[in-house]
Amino acid sequence: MTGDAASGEPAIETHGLTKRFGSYAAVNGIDLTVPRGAVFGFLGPNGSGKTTTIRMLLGLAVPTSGTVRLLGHDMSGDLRDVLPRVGALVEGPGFYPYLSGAANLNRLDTADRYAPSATRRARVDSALERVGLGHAARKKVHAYSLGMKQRLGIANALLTPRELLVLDEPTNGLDPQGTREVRSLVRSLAAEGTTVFVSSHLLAEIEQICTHAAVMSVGNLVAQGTLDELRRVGQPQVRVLTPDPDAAARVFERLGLSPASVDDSDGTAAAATVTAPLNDELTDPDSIVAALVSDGVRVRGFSIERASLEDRFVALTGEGFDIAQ
Ligand SMILES: Nc1ncnc2c1ncn2[C@@H]1O[C@H](COP(=O)(O)OP(=O)(O)OP(=O)(O)O)[C@@H](O)[C@H]1O
Repeated sequence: MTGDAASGEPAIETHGLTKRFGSYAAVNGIDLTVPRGAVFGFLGPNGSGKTTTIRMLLGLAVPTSGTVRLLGHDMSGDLRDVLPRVGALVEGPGFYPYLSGAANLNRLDTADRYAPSATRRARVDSALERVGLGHAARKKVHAYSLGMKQRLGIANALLTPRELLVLDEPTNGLDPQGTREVRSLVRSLAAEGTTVFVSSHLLAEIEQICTHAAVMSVGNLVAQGTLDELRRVGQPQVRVLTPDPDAAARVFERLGLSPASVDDSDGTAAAATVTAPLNDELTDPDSIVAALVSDGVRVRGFSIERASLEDRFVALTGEGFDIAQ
């Protein structure tokens, strides 16, 4: 920690951040705020602009317009203060397959002009230990599994102490074991106080490791907040199971719960489900049931349901998410 005056500022803050390729806005005026200490999931389907955003955050691509502040520093200014405090894994570093993990990290550390050479050996060893590759330090990288290579990439990002880690799709292409290894590493880094910004197209991943998330859809930031806030945004639905769906729909409409929709798709005609969005005044469930019953509607099931995070994200992006583990 540098303890500078800016440490109260968000770890990442962008305003109107835009990247155009010709007339196409790959990233379209996004305002992103990543609080310190968060594990922040950057979620969106393939091609939604995540990597382009990450490249701008790290100074690897120049924004067409807008601003980026990392750890309280403007990225259009002097990067010497901020870059050493940020570790990144973007599109995987190039490793030499016939060098060992340790030799690869030595090379990469030598190329880092901010890294002190006197402590190199100790830092390489401790980064390898940190990601659970101590035992494989002298093994050639071509003998590493994909999960081990990915952890080596994260070890590279941890060669010097970091306040912020930016990981672009760190579990992409990993088997379940490799995925678990990377997730548990992210959790333990976060537990030590590192802010982690991690992109993914996997909702399950974000739900399992993140405290916060933002959702990208075709270059636009369509939602951000804590996972609880994102879940709450979904409007609750009132649902009744009844053999009298038309009468139930009329009661819903009268109570201002509209539009009511009837789903009798199971075709048994024994009962249908009628749903409607619960209105803002939060009609009390008891009075809805009482109104149904007093109109002679036979109520066989009643519930108030919130959209799942998955429903929310599908609604926001207009696309299905891969929910594989
Ligand atoms: N250098 C470039 N020139 C032209 N178009 C680009 C360039 N880089 C990215 N794009 C386009 O910008 C859009 C966003 O790409 P980006 O890689 O940022 O998305 P992503 O969300 O990271 O997706 P993925 O997970 O597939 O990498 C895509 O339509 C892509 O084709």
